[in-house]
Amino acid sequence: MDLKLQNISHRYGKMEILRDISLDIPQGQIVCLIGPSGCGKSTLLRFLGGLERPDSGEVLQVGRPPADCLNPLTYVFQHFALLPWRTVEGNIRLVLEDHGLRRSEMDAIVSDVLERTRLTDFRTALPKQLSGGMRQRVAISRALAVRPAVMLMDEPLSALDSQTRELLMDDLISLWTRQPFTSVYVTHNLNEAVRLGHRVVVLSRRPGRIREVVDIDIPLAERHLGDALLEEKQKQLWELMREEAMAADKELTDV
Ligand SMILES: Nc1ncnc2c1ncn2[C@@H]1O[C@H](COP(=O)(O)OP(=O)(O)OP(=O)(O)O)[C@@H](O)[C@H]1O
Repeated sequence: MDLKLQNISHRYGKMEILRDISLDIPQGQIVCLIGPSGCGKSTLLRFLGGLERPDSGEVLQVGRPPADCLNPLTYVFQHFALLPWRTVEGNIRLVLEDHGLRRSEMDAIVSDVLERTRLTDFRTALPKQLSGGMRQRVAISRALAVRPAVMLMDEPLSALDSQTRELLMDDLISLWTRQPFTSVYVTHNLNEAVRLGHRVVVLSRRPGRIREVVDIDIPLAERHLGDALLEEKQKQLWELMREEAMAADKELTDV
């Protein structure tokens, strides 16, 4: 299933947030959204997930979600939102309840996602016994368990220290390489965007408009820390972001 944004515009009260955003999110790709603070990235993600509706424009789902999909659009947030009294396995089971699955089906899904996120040995641990990186792996595992058509990820690694972030990026790359998933991934971190994005969408300062779409054709598994081509892409993104950030800063000081 592809997602399509068509001419999305939105205001909150008098404040214009997004202006005429059109964008395709093709199945099997990770599309990163970057842009200055307050330009409407999270708002766009909420529109994609159907949590809110834009004033104008449309979010279209093109094609069908996978046959075994339990929840087509699933979020992963910066804060992991795990239930502290449930084990790792219990937190994953939570999203599978009320779908009428047989016990054996549920067990198979839980084992599969635990294995894919390398959490099998922590099945019975409670969230408080886990590091931040592992808690976020549980949250990713829980998102994968419903076999979403699209994962909507809002700064999923930003609460983690830089080493843990590197490890989680490697995890996401190997997860995608083994079984490609579709994601819209909001981040402030340009390194994350060039490591994970097949396509990076740069939004302008508020009202957010599409400033540029940068495609990165290097296969995810071949993107390594310090890679010259990636550094070049990151520099290109920074130039675009810097112009927007400087203009936003100037607007504020002119007020
Ligand atoms: N429900 C709401 N009601 C009123 N204003 C809102 C609402 N949600 C967001 N805003 C405002 O809309 C603007 C865009 O917010 P949004 O969180 O989408 O931006 P963002 O690009 O994700 O920001 P950041 O990078 O800082 O997370 C901000 O000025 C925010 O204060």
